[in-house]
Formats: sequence, structure tokens, C-alpha cells
Amino acid sequence: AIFPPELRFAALKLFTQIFRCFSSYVYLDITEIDGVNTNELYNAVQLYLSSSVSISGNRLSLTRAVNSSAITFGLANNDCIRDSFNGVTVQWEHIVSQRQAQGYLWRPLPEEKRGFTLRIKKQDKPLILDSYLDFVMDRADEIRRKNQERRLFTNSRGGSLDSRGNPWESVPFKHPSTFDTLAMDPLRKQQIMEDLQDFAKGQSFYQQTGRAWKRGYLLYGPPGTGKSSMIAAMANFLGYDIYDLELTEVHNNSELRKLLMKTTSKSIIVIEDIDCSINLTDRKKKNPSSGSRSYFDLPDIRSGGGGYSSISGDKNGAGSITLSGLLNFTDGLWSCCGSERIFVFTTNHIEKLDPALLRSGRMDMHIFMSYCSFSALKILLKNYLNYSEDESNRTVLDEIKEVIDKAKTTPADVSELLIKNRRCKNRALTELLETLKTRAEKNGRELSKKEMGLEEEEEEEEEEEQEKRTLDSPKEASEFEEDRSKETEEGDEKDDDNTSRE
Ligand SMILES: Nc1ncnc2c1ncn2[C@@H]1O[C@H](COP(=O)(O)OP(=O)(O)OP(=O)(O)O)[C@@H](O)[C@H]1O
Ligand SMILES: [Mg+2]
Repeated sequence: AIFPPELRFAALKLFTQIFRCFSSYVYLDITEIDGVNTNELYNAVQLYLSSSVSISGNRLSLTRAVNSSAITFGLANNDCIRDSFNGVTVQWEHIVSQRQAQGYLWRPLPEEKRGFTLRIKKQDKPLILDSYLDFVMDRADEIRRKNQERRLFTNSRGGSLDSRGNPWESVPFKHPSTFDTLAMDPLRKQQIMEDLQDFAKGQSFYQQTGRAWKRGYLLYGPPGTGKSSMIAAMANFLGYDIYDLELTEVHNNSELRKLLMKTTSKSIIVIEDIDCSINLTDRKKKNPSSGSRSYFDLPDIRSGGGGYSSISGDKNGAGSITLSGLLNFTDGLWSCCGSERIFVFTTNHIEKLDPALLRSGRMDMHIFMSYCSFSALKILLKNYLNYSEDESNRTVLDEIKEVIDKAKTTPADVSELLIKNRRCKNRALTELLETLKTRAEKNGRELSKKEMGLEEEEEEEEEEEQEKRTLDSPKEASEFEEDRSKETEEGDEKDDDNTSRE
């Protein structure tokens, strides 16, 4: 006999209900669409099952989302899978059925009705309801972040909004830097990683202490010591998005606040070269002949009044970001609209920063990125040359160890040299030693000159530049050119910047 599908469906339903009444199990249904709302739990369960359960079902469906970097497994229709949690075994079943004819709805529902049924023993019900489902949600969140490509946001459009009113535009974030590739003191690195981990896990701690769930890092040190690489490593380590805030594109404090409000949680908000950014914005208002160039010399910036409004009636409205606006951004009430955020500022000149920015509690951790040390060099050698310590050229290595601190060479310079010679380990090492020796000697000479009060700096500098051009690879040389042209564009202000960098 042929039953109409509705009848068959109803009979099946009745049957399962009777069956369930007599069993010692409890069944929890999680349907995909509940009323008209999408059920978040359904998606979470799907994701969760996709990764963590030992794949024991005999039929699985595979998916790979657009932009995702991983394939995920899923339960095929009407299939079961087992999972265990704290010693309790549960069973998930994915149920797909045709939806019965629907009346008019303002939003049409999909034809298939999908849902998960969780079968648990009656005595396990409290455990499951209390913690297992939360656990599933958390895991799903984690997986979602891992699979999804992370993004790098920037506000480079000078304050204009896109079609959806978002001031940030984004590209996929693909920087390969990780804490493994980062050359720095291993102990310090460990500290930073632990700090980040504690932060990411610290929701309840922050709640309990009444602090906003955010953390600030200040990275400082000479150019080419890995500050930007560190930020990328942080993002890769935690799986956070990055918001690269271009302060020079922000016109005033309220715009800054709007930008902040449009950032999501689990993100790193970066302001690079903080000493320069504010500087540039305020440039137009300054008397070019005045020797002082630091932004906090402007009286209006430090006025406690909150520093609202454009200070000067600048025609294009530029130049009205103030220090207090920035501090409100990181610290004020607005900074906690959203949670789990990390602020990172970088600078080449920590001594130029306003003490207000440095006081404790504002930037939780000051990280000095220094010149390449011996322990950092070992990391670079391992990564670039696949070098292991027990190889033959101990003596060269020992000599390098002697001079490396005096040579004051950045990891960027060292890695350029290693790349150039990566076909031949021995040549790389000897050349590295030569370079380090010359630099160490030069630094030594300069030091003694300074001590004797001799000042022949100009000549010295020219020599240095010459040397740099010949030493460095073509790529760096061209970057250097670029720098020069930028400087001329930006006027005389950056000039002494440059000399102090040398
Ligand atoms: N500590 C490091 N470990 C590994 N690589 C490094 C390190 N420092 C620099 N490098 C290499 O040098 C390049 C430049 O480094 P990076 O951009 O991170 O320097 P920075 O400190 O941000 O410089 P700036 O102050 O000019 O912005 C990177 O591409 C990286 O390959
Ligand atoms: Mg940088």
C-alpha cells in the first residue's frame, strides 16, 4: 500500500515517541531553525562534531568553506556518531526530513528540516545540560576562528565609509611570522607567550577583578628588530584579527571612537610608530623653525579637558587627534565596548613618548626589541640555514658570540645576509663573522671617539652611509632610496629623526 508521505512521517514520529518513553535515555533535539530564528546551537554542534569527535561514523560529509583553510567533517544525513565527555558517552544523530507543507510565511523556510538529536542516559542529564553543551559551544568557537582566515583591517580611506557604513576595509591576513620564527631571547619570548595565553583564557579573571578585558603592549626598539613581525606572530598565535590603525587618516577624536566601536572582539589593534603618527598630524600647526617637534609640547594636547575638537581650524579638518583622545580610545569607557582586545603600539623612540602613555596600567607590558643577540642568532641560523648546534664550525660560532653584542646588528640585517648565502652554510657564517667584526670595530671606535670628545660626526656619517649601501642587498638599498624621497616630501622634520636612528 502507498502511504502519503505526511502519514508515513507521522507514524514514524509516533513510533519513536513511544519508543523513547520506555527507554532509559533522554533525547534532546536541536533543530536548525527554531521558529524563524537560526539556532546557533545547531551550527555549533555541527562544527564541534566536525573536528573533535574521533571519526567513527561510517558516513561523513566533507565541507570546505570559502576562504577557509581546512576541510571539515560532518555527519551525513541520518547518521550517528558517539562522543564522550567526562567519562559519559553520548550519541549524536543528524536527522533530516522533508518539511511539511507550510502556510504563508514572511520568510520562506528551507524545504529540509534538519536537526541533531542528542541521546544521553537519564542520570547524565544534569552534567550534559550544565557543562557539555557549553563545552561544545566553546570548542565550536575555537574551531571557527581557526578555520576561518583571519583578516587585516585598515582605515586607510581617510574617514570615508564603505557601502555598509564600515570605516574599516580588510584583506586576508597571511603573514607567516610566528613565535618560532621570531628571533629574540627565548626567555623573554616565553614570557610574552604566557602573557598572551593568560590573557586569552582570562575572561573570568577580568570579570572578577572588574577590569576591562583588554591588554596593552608597547614594542620599542630600533628599526628592523622585529616589532611588526612580533605583532604578526601574536595574531597568528592567538588567532586574532588585526586592526592596523592609521592615525594620520583619522581626523578627530570622535572619528577615532567610531573606529574603535567598529572593531570586533578577539582582535589586535595596532598603532605603528606612535611617535611619528601624532607628529605628522599636528605638523601643519607648528612653527617650522621651532626646534621641538614632539607632539606633547603642544599645550592643547595635554590639557586635561579631554582635548576635544579640532584645535586649529584646519581647512581639511586634519590634525585634531589629541593625546587624550588616544588615551580615551585605549583606556576610557569606550574601550570596553567589546572585549578581548589587545592594543599594540610600536615606536623607535620610547624616550619621545609622553609619560601619560607609559604609566602602569596603560601599556601593560613594555617589550624592548633589541639588536640581534647570540641566542636570537641561533634561532635565525636554525630557520634560515637549518643549522644545528653540533655542526663543525664551532670556532666560527664562538668568534661570532664574542662580537655579536658589540656589533649592534639588527635581526633584519642578519637575515638578509643569511638569505643571500643560504646555499652555503660555511660561507654564510664566515661572511656574517666578517660583517659583525667590522661593525663591532666601528662601534668601538665611535665609542672611544665620543669619550674623547671628538666630534667628526658628519664625515663619519657619510662614510657610514656609503658602507651601508655597499653592504646591503639591492632590495634594502632601494628601500633606502624610498625613505629618502619620503623624507624630502615630509619636510625637514623627519631629518633629525633619521640621524638619531643611525
Ligand atoms: N626578531 C626577528 N626575528 C626574525 N626576523 C626578523 C626579526 N627582526 C627582523 N626580522 C626580519 O626583518 C624584517 C623586518 O622586520 P620588522 O618589519 O618586523 O621590523 P620592525 O621592528 O617592525 O622595523 P620598523 O621599526 O622599521 O617598523 C622582517 O621581514 C623579518 O624577516
Ligand atoms: Mg615595523
